[in-house]
Amino acid sequence: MSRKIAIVVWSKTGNTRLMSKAIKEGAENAGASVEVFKSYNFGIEEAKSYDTIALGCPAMGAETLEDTEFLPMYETVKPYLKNKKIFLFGSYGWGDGEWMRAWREDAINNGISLFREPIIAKEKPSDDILDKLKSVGRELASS
Ligand SMILES: Cc1cc2nc3c(=O)[nH]c(=O)nc-3n(C[C@H](O)[C@H](O)[C@H](O)COP(=O)(O)O)c2cc1C
Repeated sequence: MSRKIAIVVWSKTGNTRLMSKAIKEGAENAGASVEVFKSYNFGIEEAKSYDTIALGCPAMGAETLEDTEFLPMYETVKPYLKNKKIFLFGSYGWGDGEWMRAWREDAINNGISLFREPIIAKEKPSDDILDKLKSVGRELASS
């Protein structure tokens, strides 16, 4: 049976969404079945039913995750993300990626083992980053 992958993404201006599309493409090309969720459609039941989950959110607020939809979803499902293949990604603007360092640390402190280091893009992802994300998609698809 092909691997089932969930990609949960919040994106205001489309940059993080472009990143999610590259992951999806890579994973589907490697034979996985991929479902993309907006953050408000992803809850505990969905988290329980996927063992491979990519989470994408840009830097918002002051170096934080978006806090009306994405952060509440993440806090709700966080206890259910242990012992799974988890990948974090997102786009940022004027900062230096601090939001992702904080997110990564929070995940690790909560017992979530990240399948590989997060990938971040400054504003619109470059072709190089999109290629890396396609490779991640392929890696996520393989067991
Ligand atoms: C309200 C708001 C807050 C933001 N806060 C940050 C920030 O703290 N640090 C940063 O590097 N970029 C920040 N940005 C820039 C976005 O992270 C950046 O434009 C990103 O590419 C948006 O991703 P998206 O197209 O997926 O929505 C902020 C943008 C907005 C609209």
